[in-house]
Amino acid sequence: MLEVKGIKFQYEKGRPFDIPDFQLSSGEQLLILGKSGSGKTTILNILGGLLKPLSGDVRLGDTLINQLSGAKLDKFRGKHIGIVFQKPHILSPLTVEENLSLANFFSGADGKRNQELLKELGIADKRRAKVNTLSEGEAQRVSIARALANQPDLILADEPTASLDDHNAEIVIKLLQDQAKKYNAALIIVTHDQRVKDHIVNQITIGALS
Ligand SMILES: Nc1ncnc2c1ncn2[C@@H]1O[C@H](COP(=O)(O)OP(=O)(O)OP(=O)(O)O)[C@@H](O)[C@H]1O
Repeated sequence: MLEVKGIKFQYEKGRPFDIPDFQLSSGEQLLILGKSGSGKTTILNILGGLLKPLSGDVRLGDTLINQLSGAKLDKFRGKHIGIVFQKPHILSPLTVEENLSLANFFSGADGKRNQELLKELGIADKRRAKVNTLSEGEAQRVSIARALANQPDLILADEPTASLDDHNAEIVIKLLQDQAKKYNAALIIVTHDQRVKDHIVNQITIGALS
């Protein structure tokens, strides 16, 4: 379902990144490990079509993401890829519900699942709360809900547990795994958080070329 092949990437004046080839089927999970600065966010952004590789292909289903651009890419991403960013990209002055509706709007989805999703993530009682009144753990769950709102085929999570205590980190990992399983989505988590290591057997480690 997801195939990553021959990816080369380098920021202007930066060093080249060593990005291994890999494949992932629907419902499979992958952990990408690497120390700080090794390029984890970079690779996630390439997989999500937010950065263009210099060469190589990222294929999701029948679509080569790296060959899409502009509105087509935005629409494809909105429909098929859910990204949980390292720092929650949720709009703080809006309510939890409004943040999900916005995600639905951008991809043309109907939002029928929103209420159920909030329930599953344990934040249904906060649906009318403004995001800037939530705790960090709750805000992280809203950002997960937003990433999952359109039932993506591929879920990408960038350090989703970085700012969470052990208990909440465990909850967030389980939520991501349960949701991915429920909707048969592929799940990729990038992290340097050792606590996540025991939860996903399929792992690759990346490092920058020197
Ligand atoms: N826009 C950019 N322009 C130039 N260099 C960048 C840019 N973004 C990141 N880098 C550099 O690329 C390298 C990899 O960054 P990246 O954020 O992908 O690492 P990471 O593994 O996610 O790190 P962390 O675990 O600390 O979040 C770093 O050396 C960083 O300074």
